[in-house]
Amino acid sequence: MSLAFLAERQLAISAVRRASSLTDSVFRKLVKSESYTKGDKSPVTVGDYAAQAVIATMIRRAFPDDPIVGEEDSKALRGESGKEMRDRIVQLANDALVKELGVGDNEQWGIGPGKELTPDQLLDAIDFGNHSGGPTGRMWTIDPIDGTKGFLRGEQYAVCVSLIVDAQVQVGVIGCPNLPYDTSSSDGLKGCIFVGVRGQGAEQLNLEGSQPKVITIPSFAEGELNFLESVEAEHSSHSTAGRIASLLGITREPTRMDSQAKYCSLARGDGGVYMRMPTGVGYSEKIWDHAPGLVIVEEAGGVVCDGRGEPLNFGLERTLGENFGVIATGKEWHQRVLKAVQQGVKETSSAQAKA
Ligand SMILES: Nc1ncnc2c1ncn2[C@@H]1O[C@H](COP(=O)(O)O)[C@@H](OP(=O)(O)O)[C@H]1O
Ligand SMILES: [Mg+2]
Ligand SMILES: [Mg+2]
Ligand SMILES: [Mg+2]
Repeated sequence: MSLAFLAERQLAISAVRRASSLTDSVFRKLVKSESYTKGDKSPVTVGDYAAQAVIATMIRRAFPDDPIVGEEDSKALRGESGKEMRDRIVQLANDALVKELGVGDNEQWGIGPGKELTPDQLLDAIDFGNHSGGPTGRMWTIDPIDGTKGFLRGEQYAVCVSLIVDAQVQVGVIGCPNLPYDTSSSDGLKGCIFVGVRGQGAEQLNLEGSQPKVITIPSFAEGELNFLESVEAEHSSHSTAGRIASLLGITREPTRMDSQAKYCSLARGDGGVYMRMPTGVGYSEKIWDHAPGLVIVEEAGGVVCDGRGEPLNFGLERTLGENFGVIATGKEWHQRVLKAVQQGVKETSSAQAKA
């Protein structure tokens, strides 16, 4: 295997494995006082904060000069009002950081029993994620729980980490604790990690760190294609996607799931197209919601662009700027899907203008 980004890949897998087992245990024990509604009305839980603290701590230890663009910040956790959540986050993060994952893993990253961090160190680690992004240099992204709404429903969510260098995503690692390891099997085994490294392909392993298995996007014949889309209609227009599906002659129902588990499902052939069409409320997509998924899909042989056919731009600070939705699909369907998207969007907007 090529050695480029080998340490970054290993670090991201170790951090995602630790954070995924943390979020999984939080789900099983989550009580009402452990989630909170942010200023933008979106939910956040002790799991989001603790997972970001773990991943950011590990990145900073291994790569002290690398900035981090993370979704969460520690504001709500400081002071007396944050005490209950803070105490729980400190306990969860330290448990995940001292856990023995495999021979030599703790030693490699300078963590382990006896090296627990103080509450202030962990809050500061969450805030390592305050970098504003930009077009040049190395930076990591962390979305500690992507699809928090799915997480709270007990459905799909993802723990997402990427490394971006000069606005190009080079490494992406995504943990999906609730995703079946193999959808064609009835063994009920859940929990996957997906890895993409630029120029080195895409792989899947399990949460215990099994031998990675190469994944690629298969060929889809007409009639076999289906859409992967958000559960939340406020995140992605279901009606525009429905119109585009009918233009492509797709009769299969869309598979709706939360989080970047959609990119991962596409990368291993569990769906033909990831479709995310804007809802018209002027929302700017965030880089941490797409960077790791993009490199996994591209390395599995797919193409990711916006609804105008433009590449996603990871060099515009914390958001994707003025981009118009996201389409991801295998190479052979890309042009046809893009044409249908453009026609579907035109029809939907002229119908809305008339109404
Ligand atoms: N109005 C909106 N339009 C598009 N995406 C939105 C949105 N509001 C929130 N999101 C993003 O959608 C992500 C979930 O994606 P999906 O719909 O594919 O499950 C959320 O990630 P978090 O759950 O990490 O906050 C959030 O960043
Ligand atoms: Mg969120
Ligand atoms: Mg997200
Ligand atoms: Mg999130």
